[in-house]
This record gives sequence, structure tokens and C-alpha cells, in this order.
Amino acid sequence: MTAMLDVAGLGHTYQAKDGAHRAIDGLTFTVGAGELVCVVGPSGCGKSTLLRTICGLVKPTEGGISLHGNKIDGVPEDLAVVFQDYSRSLFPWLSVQRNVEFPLRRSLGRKQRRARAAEALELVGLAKAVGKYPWQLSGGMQQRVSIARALAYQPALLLMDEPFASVDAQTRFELEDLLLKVKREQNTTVLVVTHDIDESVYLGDRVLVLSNSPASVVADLRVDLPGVRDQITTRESDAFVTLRGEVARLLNVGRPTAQRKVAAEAAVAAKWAEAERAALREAHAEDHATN
Ligand SMILES: Nc1ncnc2c1ncn2[C@@H]1O[C@H](COP(=O)(O)OP(=O)(O)OP(=O)(O)O)[C@@H](O)[C@H]1O
Repeated sequence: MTAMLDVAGLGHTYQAKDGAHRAIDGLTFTVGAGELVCVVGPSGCGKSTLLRTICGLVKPTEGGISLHGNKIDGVPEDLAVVFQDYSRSLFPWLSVQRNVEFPLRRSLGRKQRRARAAEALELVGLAKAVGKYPWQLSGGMQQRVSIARALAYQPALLLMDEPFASVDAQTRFELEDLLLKVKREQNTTVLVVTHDIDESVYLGDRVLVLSNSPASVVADLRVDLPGVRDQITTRESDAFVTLRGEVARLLNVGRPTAQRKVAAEAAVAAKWAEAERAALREAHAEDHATN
């Protein structure tokens, strides 16, 4: 598989008044064209630093990054980012259509922008919301707009930083399935940073587990699950449960308190997710019984 993103020996040390801080150390991995790779790691390990270097906002002190063969040296043009905080990334004074068109204003004419935005909004199920404003939409719908805006740009790489962390569990499941559908239909190359171990396994073709700060790659795990996934049956499958356990162990074993805390939080989150799925199953069963 051709490497769309190539991260080689990446290291970064921040120089602060109170001394130097080593944030990432010898990070090496690739993301193939059309692949979805999830990055998990303990809080404060250096995930944002990694994203900032890929976005060209921070110049690494060692190593380098290439995006489809071109060394990143500044903000790359063919990259789009979806952030956790959708409410701050959309312009409240622009309609949904205009928000999605915004990044295309320099590269495309009006007609082409319209068409590209309409296509992306259709893909995320928001074709009817073009004339609405972000504040007229639910949180999940606003995040769909952010995703549509990123897709309309047709980036070589879509970076997502905790993209579903600010929505409720049901919406999160819907958005995860939307991302998988988009990736299948558009063959988009995606790098997702998430704190959620279950989410990393559910979404990923691979999961990269990072160490405590300074971040390095502890494991690069292939997710051997079918391409088409289901929130209930996939998460119940033996392969899913085994892999989720492996990621949790890698985050936990021999690591300091912060990392154990992440794994403990993940275990609690997994219990909540299981309760959500049980409620979903009950709702489905009731629907069947009444129809
Ligand atoms: N501009 C900076 N100057 C000095 N130190 C920094 C700077 N930015 C981040 N750091 C330090 O580098 C380390 C890694 O930070 P980073 O934000 O990349 O971690 P993270 O994994 O994204 O954290 P979180 O999971 O909490 O979002 C932290 O110890 C942080 O305090």
C-alpha cells in the first residue's frame, strides 16, 4: 500500500522558561492511502504535539513527515482537520452551505463550490439543512457539518482530533458509522486521535498505541474486523473484545499512574457503552414487538 503519510523518527522538545520538555520521541509510522488509523495514548503523552507537527504548525526538532511524498514544511494545503469542539470551528453567521464552501473560496469558482458542498452535505445526510445556521442544529448535526466541510475540500489526509468526544453516546455511534461509510465510499485516508479504546478498535484499520510522555509508538495493531461494522454485533465479537483488551493492557502495563487512570476510565466507559448497547437492543426489540 502506498504511504499517504510517512512519519519518520519524529521528535520534539519544547523550550519553556522553566526548562526543556521532551513531548514526542522517535515516532515512526505510516498511514497507507485509504487507510483509517487511530491513535490512542495517555493524557498529556504528546498526541496534540504529533497533530500540530502533521499540520505544519510546530516544526519538529528531529525527524520529518511526508504527505504523499512531499515533505511537510509549513501548513500543507491538502489536509483537513476536524476538531472536538464543533461549536468553535463553524462560523455562526454563515449558513451550513456557506460554512462547507468556505475553505474552497480561493480554489474553486462559485458554481463548483456549490456543487462540491452539496455533494458533501448529501454524504453526511444533511442535504436538507443547507439553508440553516449552525446554532439551529443539534451538536451531532454541527459535527456532521464540520465533517462535510473537511470532505468537500477533498484532502489527501483527514485529521480528526477527538472528533466525537463532545456528543452523546447515541450520536457518537451514528457519527462513527458515518465516518466508516465515508471512508468506504470515498476511500479517504484518515488519522483519528481518540481517548476511547473501544472507538479506536471499532473505527480503525490499525490502532497505534502511544507510550507515556515523551510519546513513542508502543504498538501498531492491525484490526482484523470486517470492513462493514455494526455497533452491536461487532462490539460483541470475540475479535473486538480481544483487541480492546490488548489495547487496554498496552496502555496499562508497567505504566505510571496517569496511564493506569486512562485504562481505568476506559474500563468504566466500556461498561457504560455496554449499558447503552443493552438499551439499544431493548429499544429494537420493542420496535419489533410493536410493528
Ligand atoms: N507549547 C508548549 N510548551 C511547553 N510544553 C508544552 C507545550 N505544549 C505542550 N507541552 C507539553 O508537552 C506534553 C505533551 O503535550 P500534548 O498537548 O501534545 O499532549 P496530549 O497527549 O495531546 O494531551 P491531552 O491528552 O491532555 O490532550 C505535555 O507535558 C505538555 O505540557
